[in-house]
Amino acid sequence: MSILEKPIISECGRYHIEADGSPLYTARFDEVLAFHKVGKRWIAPVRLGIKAFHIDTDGFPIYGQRFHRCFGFYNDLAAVVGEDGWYHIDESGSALYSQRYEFAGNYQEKVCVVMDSDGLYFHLNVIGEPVYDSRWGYCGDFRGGVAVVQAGNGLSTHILPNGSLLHDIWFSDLDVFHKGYARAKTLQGWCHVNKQGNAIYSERYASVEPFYNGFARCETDDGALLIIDESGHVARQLRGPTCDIFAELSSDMVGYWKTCTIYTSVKLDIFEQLPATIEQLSLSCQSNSERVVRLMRGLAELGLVYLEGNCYVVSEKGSYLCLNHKKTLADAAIEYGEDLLQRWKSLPALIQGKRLESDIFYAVAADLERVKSHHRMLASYAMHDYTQVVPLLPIQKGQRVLDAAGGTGTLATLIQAHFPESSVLLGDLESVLNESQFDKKLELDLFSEWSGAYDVVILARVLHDWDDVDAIEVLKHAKHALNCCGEIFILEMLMLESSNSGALCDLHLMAATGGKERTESEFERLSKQAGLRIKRVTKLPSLVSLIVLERGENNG
Ligand SMILES: C[S@@+](CC[C@H](N)C(=O)[O-])C[C@H]1O[C@@H](n2cnc3c(N)ncnc32)[C@H](O)[C@@H]1O
Repeated sequence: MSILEKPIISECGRYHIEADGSPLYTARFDEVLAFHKVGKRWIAPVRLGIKAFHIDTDGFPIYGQRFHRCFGFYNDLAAVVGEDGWYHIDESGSALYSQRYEFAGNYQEKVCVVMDSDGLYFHLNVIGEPVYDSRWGYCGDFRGGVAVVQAGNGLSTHILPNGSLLHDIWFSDLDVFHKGYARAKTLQGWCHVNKQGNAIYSERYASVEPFYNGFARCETDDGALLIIDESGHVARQLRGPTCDIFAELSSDMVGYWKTCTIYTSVKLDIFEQLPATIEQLSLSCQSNSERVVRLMRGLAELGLVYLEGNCYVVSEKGSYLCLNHKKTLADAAIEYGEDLLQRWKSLPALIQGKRLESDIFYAVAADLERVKSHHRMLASYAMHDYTQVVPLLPIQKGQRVLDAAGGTGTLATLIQAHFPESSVLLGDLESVLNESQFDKKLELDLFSEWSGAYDVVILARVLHDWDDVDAIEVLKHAKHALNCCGEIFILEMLMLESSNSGALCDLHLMAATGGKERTESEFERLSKQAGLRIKRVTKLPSLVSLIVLERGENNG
């Protein structure tokens, strides 16, 4: 029978019908899927009992083989599940290749996705050969010559059909391109990116749809629905915010309830006692049980503990408050609940122009117990934020690297381990270095001359602690410590001119250290005043970006 229009699936899903509603054939199956055209004929996958196969428009099997499952023909090939795994067949039912997979997708643009027995994904060509050597945590179909791949660290980027990267920008989540733009999720939220991987506007959303004839629908964090154009301008609002802004503001104002509940639990060593009953906790806190119950219920509301029988147990989130966690935040809980909370109270005066009274770093350095605790806090953040960043640093074999004001050496340790043929030196104040296990150390004051000559000086979250005058002085010392073609690597959050993201961190620095978060143009200005210039800025899969500085012209 010659069928011009694509037959459709009957309402019961057990056979196909023609456009006028009449059954296409007399056979009945347990399940049928859609017809696809292969050459001039239509072919559809069906299942009868435990056997799956493909039929033609007369309802007859097109080959003798039977499978556990089979799917539609795309690019004249169909994915099937046989005795020993997933693979692809041609129209005659013959396997395209001998390899078997844990999963096989449909061919799109003559390439398909498969997953091997290690759970790794990659693409095959139409003769069943891998199209590149890389293996991915996940990958999607090609569309318009570009596919999304997810690396082992969970971040995604775009690749071309030969496996090379379309750009080297990585996102928390990513889509293929529709009309030239792809939906991409950054740490701050969703946006649209161009083929260079750059966001085409600065706003970030809770969700975005692909562009449809130049316009896309987006949802903001407060639930408003907007239509934006391709430059990010809001063309119209479809719906106002859905959240209760009175309740939201109230909740913002009592943010310190959380700070203080967490602080109290760490101060009373609660997490070190768990799992424990209320009686045991009351004993260890020297408190009456009714009050301990109230504290534990507060911690449970925050998702940090839960009740199992009559014992309170640490949740996965709460485990970061245990001192033996390798990224413990127990010290941070104390810092945020004590000194830093006090410092925030000076914010009105600081906004009015008052200068910060005490240098937090000298205060920390002068108190042996606080050095340990404060630097355990910094080490946890460093471990969390730098682990993924280190492999992306452009450090060459044999280079001498100084991690200036590197704390107790978490970043220096990660760099030395990843670049064993470089020589990494850790610089910081004496009392801080005394707490470090890192073997190559240099006592260093950011505001006096530094000894040595280095290929790379790293300033990781250092400049943001200082106002412009001090930051320029630090940069000048770093420049003098460089050898002739040396470079300074600044690792810091980059504020965007057009976005408020990071603004609360910036206020925190004003209150805590007298420093500030900066935009790229602010770094450019500081660098120039220190006789340096920005060579390159790289966004990294972290809160920090990499800003590489080199000596400016006429500034040997
Ligand atoms: C925010 S921490 C950053 C530490 C580390 N670079 C990191 O990213 O985890 C700032 C560091 O600057 C150091 N520091 C502060 N004032 C200093 C000074 N005058 N000389 C040398 N180091 C100083 C502190 O001891 C601390 O280790």
